[in-house]
Amino acid sequence: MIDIKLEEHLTLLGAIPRTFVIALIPLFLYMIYKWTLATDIPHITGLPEVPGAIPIFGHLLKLGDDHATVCERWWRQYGHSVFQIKLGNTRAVVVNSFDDSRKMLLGHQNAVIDRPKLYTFHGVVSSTQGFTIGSSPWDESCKKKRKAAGTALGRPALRNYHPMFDLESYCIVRDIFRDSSNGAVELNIRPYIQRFALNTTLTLCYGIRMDAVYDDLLREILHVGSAISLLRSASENLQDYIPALRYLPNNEKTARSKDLRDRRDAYLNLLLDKVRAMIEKGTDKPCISAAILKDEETKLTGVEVSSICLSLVSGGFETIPGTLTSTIGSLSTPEGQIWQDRAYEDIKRHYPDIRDAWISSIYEEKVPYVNAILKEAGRYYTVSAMSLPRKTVTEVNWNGAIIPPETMILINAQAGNHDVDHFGPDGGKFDPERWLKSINPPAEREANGLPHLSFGAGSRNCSGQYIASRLLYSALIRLLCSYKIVASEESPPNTDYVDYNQFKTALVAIPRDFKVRLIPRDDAVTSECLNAAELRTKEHYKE
Ligand code: HEM
Repeated sequence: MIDIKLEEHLTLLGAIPRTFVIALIPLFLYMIYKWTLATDIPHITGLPEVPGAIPIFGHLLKLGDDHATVCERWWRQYGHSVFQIKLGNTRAVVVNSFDDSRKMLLGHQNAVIDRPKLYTFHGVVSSTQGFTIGSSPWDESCKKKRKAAGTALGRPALRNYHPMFDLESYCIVRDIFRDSSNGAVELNIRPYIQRFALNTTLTLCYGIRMDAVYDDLLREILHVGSAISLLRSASENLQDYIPALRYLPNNEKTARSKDLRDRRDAYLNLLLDKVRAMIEKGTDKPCISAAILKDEETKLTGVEVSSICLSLVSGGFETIPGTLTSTIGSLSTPEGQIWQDRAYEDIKRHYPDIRDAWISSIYEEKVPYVNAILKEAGRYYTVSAMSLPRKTVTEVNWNGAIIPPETMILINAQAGNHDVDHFGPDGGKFDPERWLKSINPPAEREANGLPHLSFGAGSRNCSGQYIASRLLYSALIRLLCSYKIVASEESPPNTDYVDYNQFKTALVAIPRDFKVRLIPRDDAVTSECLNAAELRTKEHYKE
């Protein structure tokens, strides 16, 4: 009797938890489902969200390889220039139109002064040399680094670099003169411009340059730098937004990041050792790292100095070649011949003697038509299509929707730069003359605020934009003075503002390869300009 009762009792006890467990299963599954949809920042009420986010990935798979173009399409498809998306576990606000980008970057500049930290780039690649300025969160150290970079790259500093502008832009023409047999052989001009851009920042940071276009160290720096730029891309690095992927065995991404980090450390240490050796021999050139190594009134730490040098080197080595190569691509097309002729005429109008144009190009940017070409190239070929990501430090009230602190803000510079509501119906066309108020003679429109989004804007805008502008100008003037540039028939340039870029996942565009024919304008004058530049630079840099 007692045994039967006990059995009944036990069955009853066992039944309750089983029912309970069965009842909990849907709840448990629901919680897992919610967890796979969760983001660092909860849904922002009042701000449209693009439909179709899936668990774990959010919108990452829909964004594919070309985030800027997909977001631009969503803007037009759903009718909202500003919307929220989910990058795995990270909520981001994307800003597309020109006017909204300007409002976010300038109207809320104190709120969007921060940069997000990403696992692969910040945690693995940057663990030894510190973060570049462009990837540093906003703190005291970043403030000091940005200030130091601002001093080294600001307008007043440019006058110290005239000999460097002279030497590096002379070397482009010198080498294409030689390698094209003065115009007889078609050339891919990007490698010459890569050396130009890299030598400039290496000179500023280390007082070192490489003379050969295919120098081993130069190519290693360019190769590693480009590979690292890929590691900052959202589509290449799912592990930044889906943390579970970090723990997969044989994590190829982390191994590759470490390898690139080690290769970068190796050349950065080599460069610094070279500077140390030069200081010892008394042959060092004035440069940022020598000043620090000699402890000339600096309050920066060693890691901060590495970070500044890294920022300058990585700030210019892809952006300048990306912009200038594509500019030359557009100028080399049949339509571009007219722009070249008008630019050449305008150069001659300002400098009837071409030798003066060569020299003046290093210290003033006075030819309106050339300025218009470069402004248009900056806009049209938005080399950093999604700019550099920002993060809010305080709330942003966006038309009533409260974007909380710590939210990632993505400025779709490509979309804003081709916004037909701002630039007119031909916003998708390359047309330098949009920046001129008259064509005959060319006269620039008055600068009226932000011309385009390619250098960003506001509190974290590009520190290098003045030096970038002078570099682009001096190189273009010297090329236009020396050659008529004509696209190759076998390897013509791609001039589509999206498709010209062969790696849409990278942070900075890499134009597809193409070739041009360089038809000499006036051999005798070009030779004279080259000889004079060689003498000037030899005189300046003599040991
Ligand atoms: C055509 C050339 C260039 C383009 C299109 C470009 C574009 C940009 C963009 C879009 C940003 C982010 C701006 C923002 O968040 O608002 C940036 C930041 C930056 N750029 Fe450039 N850049 C160029 C050349 C250079 C050069 C030559 C240097 C240095 C020598 C440089 C150094 C920097 C630095 C240090 C930052 C980080 C600023 C910060 O986060 O505070 N850039 N650049």
